[in-house]
Amino acid sequence: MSWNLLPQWLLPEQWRSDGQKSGLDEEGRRDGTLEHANSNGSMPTTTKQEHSSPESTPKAKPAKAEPVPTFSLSGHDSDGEKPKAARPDEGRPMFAAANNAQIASAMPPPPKPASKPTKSTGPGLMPPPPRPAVKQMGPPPSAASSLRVPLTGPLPNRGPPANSQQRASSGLSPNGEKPTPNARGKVLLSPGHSPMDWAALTRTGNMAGVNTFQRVTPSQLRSMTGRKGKPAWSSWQGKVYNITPYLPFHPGGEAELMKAAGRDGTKLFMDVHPWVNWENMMTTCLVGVMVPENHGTAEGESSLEDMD
Ligand code: HEM
Repeated sequence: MSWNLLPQWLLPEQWRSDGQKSGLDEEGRRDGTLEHANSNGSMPTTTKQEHSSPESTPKAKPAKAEPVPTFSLSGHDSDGEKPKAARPDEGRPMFAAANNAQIASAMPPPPKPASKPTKSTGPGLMPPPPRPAVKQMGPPPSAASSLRVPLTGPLPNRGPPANSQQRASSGLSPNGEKPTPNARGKVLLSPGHSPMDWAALTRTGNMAGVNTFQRVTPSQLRSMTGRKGKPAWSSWQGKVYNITPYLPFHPGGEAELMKAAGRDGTKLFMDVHPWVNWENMMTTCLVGVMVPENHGTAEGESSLEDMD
């Protein structure tokens, strides 16, 4: 390799031709400082040049004030003059060069506009740049990208999950699927057994299953388990209800409700959903009231009406 090809200021000082030893290059850009390596060969440091005389210390000269290039959309000055071509870069916007590393890493350069302007573009206006490919525009794939609506193909299913209560109530439950409780313990209700359906049913009349208001003893309650052809009764704060008709409507499932059959369901009920209004929902299923075991049995009284 020939050292003549290197610029003088890159060469070690003893190799330079005489005119270059002062630390000035051809363009006189250096300001009297000289870079040299430390004795230990570490990073170069900058010091005042020692061998120049104080009188001849080169001073930095202010660079010639260049005219600030202007940028116009039409490519012409407002007064109609042709743009000057004194400097090759004159008239270009003062952006970093297109091959600048900063730009290259940030985004690709916009594609060149079409040679012919589109019809909608007025004279003197730049045509809009063509849309770059989708690949270049979007950010790298992330978790959020899965939330975007795909541009092609069918729309993703936005409906409630297959086993949700919402689908069950709207009659969308898939056929043959067993009711499965969700995180809160709710189950799939079969079509026609939504809370609204229950509300409608209770308006139709008495569902207690008895003709007269009953005095129910604890032993009698225990026998009403909903099995062996008997209805399921449950007591709530001293009142006895026939819960059989409500079983297929119970959002917590029949099995849960059956835990209260033949016994006092107050605690079970309050443990799960104290906000539910048992009395309101079960009014038409009211059988009677709880009485002590020996109440009226001696006289064979079993109905409150008999007391009148
Ligand atoms: C006649 C008595 C009962 C009625 C009227 C009733 C009514 C209801 C209602 C309306 C819901 C829906 C609650 C909601 O969406 O916030 C529900 C849910 C539920 N019920 Fe009952 N229930 C009764 C008895 C019981 C009993 C005795 C148990 C437990 C042994 C029980 C267990 C559940 C469970 C686990 C849920 C699902 C979880 C939840 O919604 O918080 N229920 N019940």
